Amino acid sequence: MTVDEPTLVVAAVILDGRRVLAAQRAEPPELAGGWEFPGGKVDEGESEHAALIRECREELGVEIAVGARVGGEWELSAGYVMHAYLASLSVGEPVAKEHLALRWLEPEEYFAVNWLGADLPVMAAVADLLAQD
Ligand SMILES: Nc1nc2c([nH]c(=O)n2[C@H]2C[C@H](O)[C@@H](COP(=O)(O)OP(=O)(O)OP(=O)(O)O)O2)c(=O)[nH]1
Repeated sequence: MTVDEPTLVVAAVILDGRRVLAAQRAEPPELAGGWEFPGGKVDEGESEHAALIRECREELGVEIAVGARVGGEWELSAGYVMHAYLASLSVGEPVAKEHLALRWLEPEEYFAVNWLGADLPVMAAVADLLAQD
């Protein structure tokens, strides 16, 4: 019996000091309106770093520098897992090309948006990391 590998999604936790960039999904209908970290599926043969850079270009129109991984495997819906990475902007200001909206969250706002189920624990892990700095 073969077991299918889960589809890998990478997400960028873009920081500006202690501010965190959150993006509001436009689709599909069951996720629209929820907030997430920019990113997407890793293509066949593509590295996780390359996928993060490509997705941030496509979705936000920016170049990023990818930093440390946050946690391990974050479970999404069946068949999907997510790897999250800290990142910073190297060129440009984010524009919502595919999202409904973008928000820079100050520390007191980290939990003020309606994070998707998988993203809430990632935000909590990032909040812990940033509180230690
Ligand atoms: N990008 C992203 N996707 C997330 C997060 N949390 C979460 O549950 N997801 C889910 C939503 C989607 O079902 C899946 C990623 O799909 P996506 O639509 O962002 O990926 P993609 O850009 O490669 O999509 P596609 O156009 O090829 O379908 O993971 C998150 O923080 N970032």
